[in-house]
Amino acid sequence: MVSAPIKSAQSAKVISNAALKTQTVNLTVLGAGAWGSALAALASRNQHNVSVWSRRSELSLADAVKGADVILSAISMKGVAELANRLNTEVAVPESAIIVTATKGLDPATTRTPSQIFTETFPTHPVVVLSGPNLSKEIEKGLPAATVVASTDEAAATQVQTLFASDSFRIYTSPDPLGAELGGTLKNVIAIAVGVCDGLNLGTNAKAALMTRAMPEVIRIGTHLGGQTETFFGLSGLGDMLATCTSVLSRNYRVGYGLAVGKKLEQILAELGSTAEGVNTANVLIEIANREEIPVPISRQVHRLLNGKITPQEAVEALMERDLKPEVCDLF
Ligand SMILES: NC(=O)C1=CN([C@@H]2O[C@H](COP(=O)(O)OP(=O)(O)OC[C@H]3O[C@@H](n4cnc5c(N)ncnc54)[C@H](O)[C@@H]3O)[C@@H](O)[C@H]2O)C=CC1
Ligand SMILES: O=C(CO)COP(=O)(O)O
Repeated sequence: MVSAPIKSAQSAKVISNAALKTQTVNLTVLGAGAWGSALAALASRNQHNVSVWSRRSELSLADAVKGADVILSAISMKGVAELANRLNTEVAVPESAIIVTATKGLDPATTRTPSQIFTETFPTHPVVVLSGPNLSKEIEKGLPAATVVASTDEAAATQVQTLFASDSFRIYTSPDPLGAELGGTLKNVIAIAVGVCDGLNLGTNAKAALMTRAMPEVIRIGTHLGGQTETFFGLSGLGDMLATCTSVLSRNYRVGYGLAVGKKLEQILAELGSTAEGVNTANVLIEIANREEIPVPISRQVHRLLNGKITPQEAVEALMERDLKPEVCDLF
Protein backbone atom coordinates (compact mmCIF):
# COMPACT_ATOMS: atom_id res chain seq x y z
CA MET A 1 0.00 0.00 0.00
CA VAL A 2 2.95 2.31 0.58
CA SER A 3 3.94 2.03 -3.08
CA ALA A 4 0.67 3.44 -4.50
CA PRO A 5 1.21 7.14 -3.77
CA ILE A 6 4.88 6.93 -4.85
CA LYS A 7 3.83 5.38 -8.18
CA SER A 8 1.22 8.04 -8.83
CA ALA A 9 3.69 10.84 -7.99
CA GLN A 10 6.16 9.38 -10.50
CA SER A 11 3.44 9.07 -13.14
CA ALA A 12 2.44 12.69 -12.60
CA LYS A 13 6.04 13.79 -13.14
CA VAL A 14 6.37 11.84 -16.39
CA ILE A 15 3.15 13.38 -17.71
CA SER A 16 4.24 16.90 -16.88
CA ASN A 17 7.63 16.35 -18.59
CA ALA A 18 5.89 14.99 -21.65
CA ALA A 19 3.60 18.01 -21.70
CA LEU A 20 6.59 20.35 -21.53
CA LYS A 21 8.14 18.55 -24.48
CA THR A 22 5.33 19.72 -26.74
CA GLN A 23 6.16 23.38 -26.07
CA THR A 24 8.51 24.95 -28.57
CA VAL A 25 11.31 26.83 -26.83
CA ASN A 26 13.31 29.71 -28.31
CA LEU A 27 16.90 28.73 -27.56
CA THR A 28 19.93 30.91 -28.23
CA VAL A 29 23.29 29.14 -28.14
CA LEU A 30 26.28 31.43 -27.61
CA GLY A 31 29.41 29.80 -29.03
CA ALA A 32 29.61 27.83 -32.25
CA GLY A 33 32.48 25.57 -31.23
CA ALA A 34 32.31 21.79 -30.82
CA TRP A 35 30.08 21.81 -27.73
CA GLY A 36 27.79 24.70 -28.65
CA SER A 37 27.15 23.13 -32.05
CA ALA A 38 26.40 19.69 -30.59
CA LEU A 39 23.95 21.13 -28.04
CA ALA A 40 22.26 23.27 -30.70
CA ALA A 41 21.78 20.13 -32.84
CA LEU A 42 20.21 18.23 -29.90
CA ALA A 43 17.66 21.00 -29.31
CA SER A 44 16.94 21.36 -33.05
CA ARG A 45 16.22 17.64 -33.23
CA ASN A 46 13.64 18.19 -30.46
CA GLN A 47 11.92 20.73 -32.78
CA HIS A 48 12.88 23.83 -30.79
CA ASN A 49 13.73 27.18 -32.42
CA VAL A 50 17.49 27.43 -32.16
CA SER A 51 19.73 30.32 -33.11
CA VAL A 52 23.48 30.14 -32.73
CA TRP A 53 25.69 33.16 -32.14
CA SER A 54 29.46 33.28 -32.23
CA ARG A 55 31.82 36.23 -32.15
CA ARG A 56 32.44 35.67 -35.86
CA SER A 57 28.82 35.26 -36.94
CA GLU A 58 26.90 37.93 -38.85
CA LEU A 59 24.04 37.75 -36.34
CA SER A 60 24.50 40.45 -33.69
CA LEU A 61 24.43 39.48 -30.02
CA ALA A 62 21.37 41.70 -29.53
CA ASP A 63 19.44 39.98 -32.33
CA ALA A 64 20.58 36.55 -31.15
CA VAL A 65 19.07 36.90 -27.67
CA LYS A 66 15.91 38.78 -28.71
CA GLY A 67 12.87 36.72 -27.68
CA ALA A 68 14.98 33.91 -26.17
CA ASP A 69 13.39 31.69 -23.52
CA VAL A 70 16.72 30.00 -22.83
CA ILE A 71 20.22 31.38 -23.46
CA LEU A 72 22.99 28.77 -23.35
CA SER A 73 26.63 29.81 -23.19
CA ALA A 74 29.14 27.25 -24.49
CA ILE A 75 32.15 29.43 -25.15
CA SER A 76 35.67 28.94 -23.82
CA MET A 77 36.28 30.11 -20.25
CA LYS A 78 38.52 32.96 -21.36
CA GLY A 79 35.53 34.74 -22.93
CA VAL A 80 32.82 34.13 -20.30
CA ALA A 81 33.26 37.22 -18.08
CA GLU A 82 33.39 39.51 -21.12
CA LEU A 83 30.34 37.83 -22.67
CA ALA A 84 28.34 38.14 -19.43
CA ASN A 85 29.26 41.81 -19.27
CA ARG A 86 28.22 42.37 -22.92
CA LEU A 87 24.90 40.62 -22.30
CA ASN A 88 24.32 42.87 -19.32
CA THR A 89 25.36 46.19 -20.80
CA GLU A 90 24.91 45.99 -24.58
CA VAL A 91 21.76 43.95 -25.15
CA ALA A 92 18.31 43.42 -23.68
CA VAL A 93 18.18 39.90 -22.24
CA PRO A 94 14.49 38.91 -21.98
CA GLU A 95 13.38 39.21 -18.35
CA SER A 96 12.26 35.63 -17.93
CA ALA A 97 15.11 33.97 -19.86
CA ILE A 98 16.85 31.00 -18.26
CA ILE A 99 20.65 31.20 -18.54
CA VAL A 100 22.46 27.90 -19.03
CA THR A 101 26.22 27.51 -18.83
CA ALA A 102 28.05 24.55 -20.38
CA THR A 103 31.62 25.87 -20.02
CA LYS A 104 34.08 23.89 -17.86
CA GLY A 105 36.60 26.33 -16.47
CA LEU A 106 37.60 28.95 -13.89
CA ASP A 107 37.97 32.67 -14.57
CA PRO A 108 41.68 33.58 -14.42
CA ALA A 109 40.98 37.13 -13.20
CA THR A 110 38.62 36.30 -10.33
CA THR A 111 38.79 32.46 -9.92
CA ARG A 112 34.98 32.34 -10.29
CA THR A 113 33.09 29.61 -12.12
CA PRO A 114 30.89 30.51 -15.12
CA SER A 115 27.69 29.97 -13.08
CA GLN A 116 28.99 32.32 -10.40
CA ILE A 117 29.73 34.93 -13.07
CA PHE A 118 26.25 34.61 -14.62
CA THR A 119 24.50 34.55 -11.23
CA GLU A 120 26.31 37.69 -10.10
CA THR A 121 25.62 39.45 -13.41
CA PHE A 122 21.97 38.32 -13.69
CA PRO A 123 20.72 37.88 -10.10
CA THR A 124 17.05 37.75 -11.10
CA HIS A 125 17.47 35.06 -13.78
CA PRO A 126 17.57 31.33 -13.12
CA VAL A 127 21.04 29.96 -13.90
CA VAL A 128 21.48 26.29 -14.84
CA VAL A 129 24.73 24.33 -15.22
CA LEU A 130 24.85 21.59 -17.86
CA SER A 131 27.74 19.21 -17.21
CA GLY A 132 28.55 15.53 -17.57
CA PRO A 133 30.58 12.93 -19.47
CA ASN A 134 29.84 14.48 -22.85
CA LEU A 135 32.52 14.13 -25.49
CA SER A 136 30.88 16.16 -28.25
CA LYS A 137 32.13 13.97 -31.12
CA GLU A 138 30.24 10.96 -29.69
CA ILE A 139 27.10 13.01 -29.11
CA GLU A 140 27.21 14.33 -32.69
CA LYS A 141 27.14 10.71 -33.87
CA GLY A 142 24.00 10.07 -31.81
CA LEU A 143 25.75 7.65 -29.44
CA PRO A 144 24.01 7.29 -26.06
CA ALA A 145 25.13 9.68 -23.35
CA ALA A 146 23.88 11.12 -20.06
CA THR A 147 24.36 14.48 -18.40
CA VAL A 148 23.25 16.64 -15.49
CA VAL A 149 21.41 19.96 -15.44
CA ALA A 150 21.90 21.57 -12.05
CA SER A 151 20.27 24.63 -10.56
CA THR A 152 18.94 25.98 -7.31
CA ASP A 153 15.81 26.70 -9.37
CA GLU A 154 14.25 23.26 -9.79
CA ALA A 155 11.68 24.39 -12.37
CA ALA A 156 14.40 25.92 -14.56
CA ALA A 157 16.49 22.73 -14.36
CA THR A 158 13.45 20.66 -15.37
CA GLN A 159 12.76 22.92 -18.34
CA VAL A 160 16.35 22.62 -19.56
CA GLN A 161 16.18 18.85 -19.01
CA THR A 162 13.16 18.65 -21.29
CA LEU A 163 14.68 20.95 -23.89
CA PHE A 164 17.68 18.70 -24.62
CA ALA A 165 16.58 15.20 -23.52
CA SER A 166 16.12 12.51 -26.15
CA ASP A 167 16.38 8.75 -26.58
CA SER A 168 20.13 9.14 -26.97
CA PHE A 169 20.74 11.96 -24.47
CA ARG A 170 19.49 11.16 -20.98
CA ILE A 171 19.42 14.10 -18.58
CA TYR A 172 19.25 14.12 -14.79
CA THR A 173 18.49 17.19 -12.68
CA SER A 174 20.48 18.23 -9.62
CA PRO A 175 20.15 21.00 -7.01
CA ASP A 176 23.94 21.51 -6.87
CA PRO A 177 25.14 23.76 -9.74
CA LEU A 178 28.55 24.46 -8.21
CA GLY A 179 29.27 20.79 -7.54
CA ALA A 180 28.26 19.81 -11.09
CA GLU A 181 30.32 22.60 -12.60
CA LEU A 182 33.41 22.01 -10.46
CA GLY A 183 33.42 18.25 -11.12
CA GLY A 184 33.56 18.93 -14.85
CA THR A 185 36.16 21.64 -14.45
CA LEU A 186 38.62 20.07 -12.02
CA LYS A 187 38.76 16.71 -13.81
CA ASN A 188 40.30 18.40 -16.87
CA VAL A 189 43.53 18.84 -14.89
CA ILE A 190 43.41 15.17 -13.88
CA ALA A 191 42.84 14.18 -17.54
CA ILE A 192 46.12 15.89 -18.39
CA ALA A 193 47.83 13.79 -15.68
CA VAL A 194 46.28 10.58 -17.04
CA GLY A 195 47.36 11.52 -20.56
CA VAL A 196 50.91 11.80 -19.23
CA CYS A 197 50.53 8.39 -17.57
CA ASP A 198 49.50 6.79 -20.88
CA GLY A 199 52.07 8.71 -22.90
CA LEU A 200 54.78 7.32 -20.64
CA ASN A 201 53.27 3.80 -20.89
CA LEU A 202 52.99 3.51 -17.11
CA GLY A 203 50.27 0.84 -17.33
CA THR A 204 46.73 0.23 -16.13
CA ASN A 205 47.59 -0.02 -12.43
CA ALA A 206 49.11 3.44 -12.45
CA LYS A 207 46.16 4.89 -14.35
CA ALA A 208 43.64 3.36 -11.92
CA ALA A 209 45.64 4.66 -8.94
CA LEU A 210 45.85 8.14 -10.43
CA MET A 211 42.13 8.45 -11.17
CA THR A 212 41.17 7.02 -7.78
CA ARG A 213 43.52 9.25 -5.81
CA ALA A 214 42.31 12.22 -7.87
CA MET A 215 38.83 11.84 -6.39
CA PRO A 216 39.71 13.02 -2.84
CA GLU A 217 41.70 15.86 -4.37
CA VAL A 218 38.75 17.01 -6.52
CA ILE A 219 36.32 16.58 -3.63
CA ARG A 220 38.59 18.46 -1.23
CA ILE A 221 38.82 21.53 -3.41
CA GLY A 222 35.31 21.18 -4.89
CA THR A 223 33.61 21.10 -1.49
CA HIS A 224 35.80 23.95 -0.25
CA LEU A 225 34.48 26.01 -3.14
CA GLY A 226 30.86 25.13 -2.33
CA GLY A 227 30.02 21.84 -4.11
CA GLN A 228 28.25 18.95 -2.34
CA THR A 229 30.35 15.80 -1.75
CA GLU A 230 27.80 13.41 -3.29
CA THR A 231 27.72 15.37 -6.56
CA PHE A 232 31.38 14.46 -7.18
CA PHE A 233 30.44 10.76 -7.22
CA GLY A 234 27.80 11.32 -9.91
CA LEU A 235 27.81 11.81 -13.67
CA SER A 236 29.23 15.33 -13.54
CA GLY A 237 32.04 14.22 -11.23
CA LEU A 238 33.29 10.66 -11.42
CA GLY A 239 31.39 10.12 -14.69
CA ASP A 240 33.11 12.98 -16.45
CA MET A 241 36.46 12.06 -14.91
CA LEU A 242 36.18 8.55 -16.41
CA ALA A 243 35.12 9.82 -19.85
CA THR A 244 37.82 12.43 -20.12
CA CYS A 245 40.64 10.35 -18.62
CA THR A 246 39.98 7.29 -20.79
CA SER A 247 39.28 8.74 -24.22
CA VAL A 248 41.66 9.92 -26.91
CA LEU A 249 38.83 12.25 -27.94
CA SER A 250 39.56 14.33 -24.85
CA ARG A 251 41.71 17.34 -25.67
CA ASN A 252 42.94 17.59 -22.09
CA TYR A 253 44.07 13.96 -22.15
CA ARG A 254 45.85 14.68 -25.44
CA VAL A 255 47.69 17.63 -23.87
CA GLY A 256 49.14 15.29 -21.22
CA TYR A 257 49.88 12.55 -23.73
CA GLY A 258 51.66 15.00 -26.03
CA LEU A 259 53.84 16.35 -23.21
CA ALA A 260 54.79 12.81 -22.22
CA VAL A 261 55.97 11.97 -25.73
CA GLY A 262 58.15 15.08 -25.82
CA LYS A 263 56.02 17.67 -27.59
CA LYS A 264 55.99 21.31 -26.51
CA LEU A 265 52.73 22.65 -25.04
CA GLU A 266 52.42 25.34 -27.74
CA GLN A 267 52.72 22.72 -30.48
CA ILE A 268 50.11 20.47 -28.84
CA LEU A 269 47.62 23.32 -28.46
CA ALA A 270 48.20 24.44 -32.06
CA GLU A 271 47.62 20.88 -33.30
CA LEU A 272 44.41 20.59 -31.23
CA GLY A 273 43.05 23.81 -32.72
CA SER A 274 40.35 23.96 -30.05
CA THR A 275 39.94 24.49 -26.34
CA ALA A 276 41.75 22.44 -23.67
CA GLU A 277 40.47 24.13 -20.52
CA GLY A 278 42.68 22.12 -18.16
CA VAL A 279 45.69 24.30 -18.97
CA ASN A 280 44.07 27.50 -17.67
CA THR A 281 42.22 25.60 -14.92
CA ALA A 282 45.51 24.23 -13.54
CA ASN A 283 46.83 27.78 -13.13
CA VAL A 284 43.69 29.08 -11.42
CA LEU A 285 43.34 25.96 -9.28
CA ILE A 286 46.89 26.27 -7.95
CA GLU A 287 46.25 29.94 -7.18
CA ILE A 288 43.20 28.90 -5.13
CA ALA A 289 44.99 25.96 -3.49
CA ASN A 290 47.93 28.17 -2.47
CA ARG A 291 45.65 30.90 -1.17
CA GLU A 292 43.41 28.53 0.79
CA GLU A 293 46.17 26.03 1.73
CA ILE A 294 44.39 23.04 0.18
CA PRO A 295 46.56 20.03 -0.72
CA VAL A 296 46.23 19.14 -4.44
CA PRO A 297 49.29 16.93 -5.11
CA ILE A 298 48.30 15.63 -8.56
CA SER A 299 47.12 18.99 -9.90
CA ARG A 300 50.26 20.62 -8.51
CA GLN A 301 52.50 18.31 -10.53
CA VAL A 302 50.37 18.98 -13.64
CA HIS A 303 50.75 22.71 -13.02
CA ARG A 304 54.54 22.41 -12.66
CA LEU A 305 54.72 20.31 -15.82
CA LEU A 306 52.57 22.72 -17.86
CA ASN A 307 54.73 25.61 -16.71
CA GLY A 308 57.98 23.87 -17.69
CA LYS A 309 59.23 23.42 -14.13
CA ILE A 310 59.60 19.62 -14.29
CA THR A 311 59.66 16.78 -16.82
CA PRO A 312 56.87 14.17 -17.04
CA GLN A 313 59.18 11.60 -15.39
CA GLU A 314 59.94 13.98 -12.52
CA ALA A 315 56.21 14.55 -12.01
CA VAL A 316 55.68 10.79 -11.62
CA GLU A 317 58.63 10.51 -9.19
CA ALA A 318 57.31 13.41 -7.12
CA LEU A 319 53.93 11.68 -6.72
CA MET A 320 55.37 8.24 -5.95
CA GLU A 321 57.89 9.54 -3.40
CA ARG A 322 55.38 11.37 -1.20
CA ASP A 323 55.16 10.39 2.49
CA LEU A 324 53.38 7.09 3.15
CA LYS A 325 50.01 7.37 4.92
CA PRO A 326 46.64 5.67 5.44
CA GLU A 327 44.35 5.77 2.40
CA VAL A 328 41.27 7.44 3.89
CA CYS A 329 42.79 10.25 5.89
CA ASP A 330 42.43 13.36 3.85
CA LEU A 331 39.14 13.48 1.96
CA PHE A 332 38.15 16.87 3.36
N1 LIG B 1 33.80 19.64 -26.81
C1 LIG B 1 33.33 18.92 -25.81
O1 LIG B 1 33.27 17.68 -25.90
C2 LIG B 1 32.86 19.58 -24.57
C3 LIG B 1 33.26 20.85 -24.22
N2 LIG B 1 32.84 21.42 -23.03
C4 LIG B 1 33.26 22.75 -22.65
O2 LIG B 1 32.64 23.71 -23.51
C5 LIG B 1 33.49 24.85 -23.65
C6 LIG B 1 33.71 25.11 -25.14
O3 LIG B 1 34.37 23.96 -25.64
P1 LIG B 1 34.36 23.60 -27.20
O4 LIG B 1 33.12 24.04 -27.86
O5 LIG B 1 34.74 22.20 -27.29
O6 LIG B 1 35.59 24.52 -27.69
P2 LIG B 1 35.88 25.07 -29.13
O7 LIG B 1 37.30 25.49 -29.09
O8 LIG B 1 35.42 24.10 -30.17
O9 LIG B 1 34.93 26.36 -29.24
C7 LIG B 1 35.08 27.45 -28.36
C8 LIG B 1 34.07 28.50 -28.74
O10 LIG B 1 34.25 29.61 -27.83
C9 LIG B 1 34.32 30.80 -28.60
N3 LIG B 1 35.10 31.78 -27.87
C10 LIG B 1 36.37 31.66 -27.42
N4 LIG B 1 36.74 32.79 -26.83
C11 LIG B 1 35.70 33.64 -26.91
C12 LIG B 1 35.47 34.98 -26.49
N5 LIG B 1 36.43 35.67 -25.89
N6 LIG B 1 34.25 35.53 -26.72
C13 LIG B 1 33.28 34.83 -27.34
N7 LIG B 1 33.45 33.57 -27.78
C14 LIG B 1 34.63 33.00 -27.56
C15 LIG B 1 34.97 30.38 -29.90
O11 LIG B 1 34.74 31.33 -30.93
C16 LIG B 1 34.25 29.06 -30.15
O12 LIG B 1 32.97 29.30 -30.71
C17 LIG B 1 34.78 24.52 -22.89
O13 LIG B 1 34.70 25.12 -21.62
C18 LIG B 1 34.76 23.00 -22.77
O14 LIG B 1 35.44 22.55 -21.63
C19 LIG B 1 32.01 20.75 -22.20
C20 LIG B 1 31.57 19.48 -22.50
C21 LIG B 1 31.95 18.82 -23.71
O1 LIG C 1 34.47 17.81 -20.97
C1 LIG C 1 34.55 17.02 -21.87
C2 LIG C 1 33.85 15.73 -21.86
O2 LIG C 1 32.88 15.69 -20.87
C3 LIG C 1 35.43 17.32 -23.04
O3 LIG C 1 36.71 16.98 -22.72
P1 LIG C 1 37.92 17.75 -23.41
O4 LIG C 1 37.66 19.21 -23.21
O5 LIG C 1 39.14 17.26 -22.69
O6 LIG C 1 37.91 17.36 -24.86
